[in-house]
Amino acid sequence: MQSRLPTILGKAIDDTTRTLNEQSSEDKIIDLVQCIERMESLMTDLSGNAKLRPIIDDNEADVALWNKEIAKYFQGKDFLNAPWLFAEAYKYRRLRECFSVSKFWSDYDVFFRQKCDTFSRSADAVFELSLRFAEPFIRPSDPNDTPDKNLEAERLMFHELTQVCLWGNATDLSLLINMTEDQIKALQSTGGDHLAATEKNILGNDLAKLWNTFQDVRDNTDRRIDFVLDNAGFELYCDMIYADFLIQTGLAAQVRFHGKRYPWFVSDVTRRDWEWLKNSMVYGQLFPKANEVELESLRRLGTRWKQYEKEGKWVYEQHPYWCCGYDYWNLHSESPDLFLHLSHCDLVFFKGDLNHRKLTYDCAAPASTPFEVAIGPMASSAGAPRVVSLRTIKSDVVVGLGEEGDELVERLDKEEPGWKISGKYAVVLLSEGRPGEKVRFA
Ligand SMILES: O=P(O)(O)OC[C@@]1(O)O[C@H](CO)[C@@H](O)[C@@H]1O
Repeated sequence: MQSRLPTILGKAIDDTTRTLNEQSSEDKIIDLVQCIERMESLMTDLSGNAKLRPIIDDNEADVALWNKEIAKYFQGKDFLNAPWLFAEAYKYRRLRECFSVSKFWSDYDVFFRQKCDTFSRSADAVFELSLRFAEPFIRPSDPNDTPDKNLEAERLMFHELTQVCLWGNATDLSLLINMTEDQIKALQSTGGDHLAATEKNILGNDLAKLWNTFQDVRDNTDRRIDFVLDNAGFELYCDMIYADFLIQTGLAAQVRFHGKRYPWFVSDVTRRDWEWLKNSMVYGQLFPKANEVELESLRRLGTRWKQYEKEGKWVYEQHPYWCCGYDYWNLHSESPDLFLHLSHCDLVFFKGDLNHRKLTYDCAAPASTPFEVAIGPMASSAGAPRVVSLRTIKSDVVVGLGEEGDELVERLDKEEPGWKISGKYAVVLLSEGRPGEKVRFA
């Protein structure tokens, strides 16, 4: 906390200074200098461990939500004695404030350059996936194949792509990027040894249950699947590959993607990142070393995804609640409209570590704690949607590992110090919720 937040802010100041040096209009320059001055004063607050003050009224939709929470729970708290998760979120809100009050720079994203970079540096994995999935997925149509066999082919693909979506969240992305030719082949083989190898690192694994749930909702006409997104660039690309498969197979009729309204925890997806990715795939020149076949596969994918959006099969949303200090135990009470909205979908994927921490109240619960218990009202409230957490483990909270979970964690603590922050391990956890029940508020 003490070094991480100032380091991130320092880089944000550097980025803004770089932009400042590229400007020619005096009005814009003066306005941006003031943004930098506000960031510097935030830096002073951070390094001096100042008390958390209310957010100023900058016309953002979440001002009241933030200030209510600060007044109710964090009066007199500072950056170090407020809970880590809240203080970190608060820093991103204060950073937002530095720009939201400006005249010309209210949409400026200090992390945009970094986010674009992660995608352009992932060329191998990007093309590995695009070459494979540019062609629409069709179930094998051998006349001798029984429907069961075809469904099994789809199940294996589902299993694999859920893992692609999961491991897209790994910090170093090494599972996809640093692969040898043989490993890539293994990844391509549905149900091959490689899948088995990565799957053993999924410590709480509801993949099979998840497939059954998709079969249960298969006959619903809406078949709406939501993704509460995490990181932009490569992870978002993996999410889209997966969502594309869900649409093509009919497992989803509509996918709604929930992103952030403004720059958040460095790499989270904003609407600009969402647009950037699709447009760069279709029109961009990010990969100078790629050959024409590779580039064409990327263009085809991007074109298809843009078409989904035009047809309303994919929808991007940005509710203010995703950028507030509350966790998801409070979503039902603090954001009834969002809870109601989510209750109408068939299943919500929450991507990544931060979402997982918010789902589980960031609580030090024993690893054997069932996921449904750990997420509280998001599972137990009437009308709660089915929830899936797809998360590579990068922080302390670990739940849903089953009866042997506590011993497993004890053993890993001894044998692999740092296993909880390495991103090597993961969870795929499903809560059945209480779908279909009437949502009620106190
Ligand atoms: O959400 P992600 O991208 O998987 O992980 C984000 C992260 O780096 O930032 C969070 C907040 O500090 C941590 O929980 C986690 O380590």
